[in-house]
Amino acid sequence: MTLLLGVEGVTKAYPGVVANSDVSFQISEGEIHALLGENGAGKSTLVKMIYGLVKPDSGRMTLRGQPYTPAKPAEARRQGVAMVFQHFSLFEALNVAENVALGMENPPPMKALAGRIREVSEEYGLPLDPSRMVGDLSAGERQRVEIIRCLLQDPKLLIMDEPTSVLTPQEVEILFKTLRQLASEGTAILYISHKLEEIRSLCDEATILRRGKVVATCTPRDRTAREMAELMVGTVLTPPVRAGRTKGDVALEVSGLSVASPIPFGTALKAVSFTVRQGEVLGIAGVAGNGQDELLLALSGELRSQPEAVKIAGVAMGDTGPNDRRRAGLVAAPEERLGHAAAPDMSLVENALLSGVVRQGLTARGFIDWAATEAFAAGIVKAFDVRTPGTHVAARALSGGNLQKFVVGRELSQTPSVIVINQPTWGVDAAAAAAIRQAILDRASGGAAVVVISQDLDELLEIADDFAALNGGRLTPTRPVDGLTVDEIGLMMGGTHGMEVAHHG
Ligand SMILES: Nc1ncnc2c1ncn2[C@@H]1O[C@H](COP(=O)(O)OP(=O)(O)OP(=O)(O)O)[C@@H](O)[C@H]1O
Repeated sequence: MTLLLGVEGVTKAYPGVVANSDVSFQISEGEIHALLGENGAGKSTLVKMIYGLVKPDSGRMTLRGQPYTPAKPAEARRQGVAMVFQHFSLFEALNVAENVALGMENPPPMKALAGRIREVSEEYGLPLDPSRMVGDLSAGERQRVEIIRCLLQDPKLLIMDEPTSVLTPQEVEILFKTLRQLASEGTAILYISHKLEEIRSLCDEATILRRGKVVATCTPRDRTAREMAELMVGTVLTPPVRAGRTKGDVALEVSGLSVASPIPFGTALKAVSFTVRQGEVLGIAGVAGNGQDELLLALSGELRSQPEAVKIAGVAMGDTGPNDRRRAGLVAAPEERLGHAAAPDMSLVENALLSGVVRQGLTARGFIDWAATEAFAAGIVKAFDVRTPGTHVAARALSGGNLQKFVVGRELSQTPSVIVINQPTWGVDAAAAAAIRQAILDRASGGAAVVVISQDLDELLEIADDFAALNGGRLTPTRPVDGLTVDEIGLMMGGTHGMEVAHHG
């Protein structure tokens, strides 16, 4: 195969950490290449250099044998390098074609563009109506907008950063078909993911990073997921264990919870009802945008409801705010780490204070007890293996997965009686995900009632006792996890979201 991209001895340092150290690897045309590594291993930094967002300190890159030094993403795109990010940069109040036009240097007239979008979406089995408002689209459909925007530039290298975290199992299959088709036409794909089984089924080669260095390369098909995870962390892994648990009294009771969404294009909750006992883990699945964020807000107290709609240990608290609920024993970790769960420019110590102040006794006589706060933050960093130069570092300087470990650790460290957590291991590597799941199970064994909202079905099947799915703001009846199949769950989540027609012929 013809060599497309060569990366030779690339190094990039940030204050206190070498994010990439003498990294070399190659991708050929038509190759699907995985980039693997623990949280903070340097994967995002590496692809940001390839996409022109970050400049290497040293080393060199070549594209089709020529020196390649993109100073900005527009230059990378001009040379055939495209990227689909974890977070979509779309305008909800504009339609699909208008959004695509915004990302183009010289967009054609709207009508011609809509026609091109239709062609590309049919050719690659990614159904998408150019005239629909982005605000009305599911997460999977929004991702298709981004992918089609890239495909219209006829990329030679397509970079994808954890693309499947927002998709149902059925949508993942469809995406993989599209990626395989692109590869068969000669497009190279650089694929970042923590989902190792998916990597085994999709990728031809893998480069594994650990603490900024290339530590191994492998052919994913020839390895087990566990072998790859062990190459990433350099040690042997143990899967989480469910200790026997006794269920106690009802700790959280939600009945007929209906609230309008405070989020633009959000989803109102419609008569949501469930109960969780002490020692019990309820898993709530759903494709993003079906009321998960609203449910978390309504349980945390950021969104108020009728008093009787949310009862904590039998006390009606639907009309109370977050601090009252924290005092009553409920902690909550929202999905969005930067901005919602953590203040980006504040240090980890300050961020520990934000949510720990009520339950951890971090004030004395009206003053902040900084020594206690620092000790609390340092304890979280240690217990949850948060990789950071120190607790003085700003939240935004942590890699995505490490910030996630910090945010989850901060909530679980407050001896809660009710835990509500949205996407607990989002973007977290396999070893750290296992540690977070174990910590959740341990809290449940200790008598906490847990609600885990997640799009990762394997995760829910691993830790939840009971299962329900959110669909358009309604919650399905709760079912015991034992005996449920992934297909049944997919249907509870709303199946394929109109994707049945994809890839016919
Ligand atoms: N803008 C920045 N300022 C300071 N440090 C940074 C910055 N960006 C990344 N880092 C540090 O560089 C290292 C590599 O981070 P990077 O985001 O590349 O990791 P990653 O492998 O993509 O991790 P994850 O799987 O968690 O997304 C981390 O230690 C991170 O804290």
